[in-house]
Amino acid sequence: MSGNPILGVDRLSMRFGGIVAVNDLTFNAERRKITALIGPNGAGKTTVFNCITGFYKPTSGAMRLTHEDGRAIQLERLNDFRISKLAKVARTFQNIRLFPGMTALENLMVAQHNALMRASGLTFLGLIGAPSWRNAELAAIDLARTWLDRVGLLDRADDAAGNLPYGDQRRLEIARAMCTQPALLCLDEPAAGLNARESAALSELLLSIRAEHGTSILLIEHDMSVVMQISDHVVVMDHGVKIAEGTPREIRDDPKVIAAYLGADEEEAIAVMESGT
Ligand SMILES: Nc1ncnc2c1ncn2[C@@H]1O[C@H](COP(=O)(O)OP(=O)(O)OP(=O)(O)O)[C@@H](O)[C@H]1O
Repeated sequence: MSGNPILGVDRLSMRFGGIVAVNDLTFNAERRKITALIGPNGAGKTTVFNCITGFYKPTSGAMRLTHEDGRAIQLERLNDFRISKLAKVARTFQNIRLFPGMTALENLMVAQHNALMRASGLTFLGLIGAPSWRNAELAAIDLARTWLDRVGLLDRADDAAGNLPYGDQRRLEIARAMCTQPALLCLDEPAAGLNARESAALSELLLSIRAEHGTSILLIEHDMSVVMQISDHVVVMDHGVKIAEGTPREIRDDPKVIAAYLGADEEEAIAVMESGT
């Protein structure tokens, strides 16, 4: 790792009554890299996302987002709205959360609500059709169309989001998040429900987002082909704790990781690895 983290998670814990969903978790996500957070069902991955994005207030611990100019923001002190606005953290959800009755283009315009509200002078400039407002609106439409094009949905711009095939809706969610021009893009199982061809296209899209926009990506994903192909760094959780981290290759060969996924003990896992199955 290069040592230029955009996100530093430090001793994060989250309890729900007697359940310790995340227990003393520490890791970094490097700038302009793809960091994957993996682990078996119930490991605590989505809870980590919910803490980073302000949906949950962590029981303890700190999460520092450092912008390119050195400005650091303690995420645990902010609510979700301010995390998205000030820290420029965007996310997608495990279950698609588009506005199904709005068109694909409208979904991407809604994502730019903050910028448009500012440009409208909190409505007044918009009402009188001031040039500054019209320019901002045109820029927002332009950005939305650029992202529709990037995810291959420009020809579906005027279709209701809810009528798009499942894989298209997943890509539209990513486009919507990118319209907020995030510094850190958090994706919760973006490949869920996709077929092999769609998963490969998703991998290409995420690699191009990293390369062309320099966006840092934090990814929860069960599809190991995607994780292995695109991740720069992988953090593995089990039962709320970090059990390993490293490159995809290091993780793939780590007996603790294999054991966690197989639900087997370490000896069994090594036997599985050595048998090459
Ligand atoms: N709001 C909540 N209230 C109570 N328990 C919760 C809550 N959210 C998560 N949990 C519990 O915390 C643990 C971790 O859940 P979490 O959803 O973070 O795991 P995960 O790794 O994302 O799982 P999956 O891969 O299945 O999505 C689970 O035992 C879950 O039941």
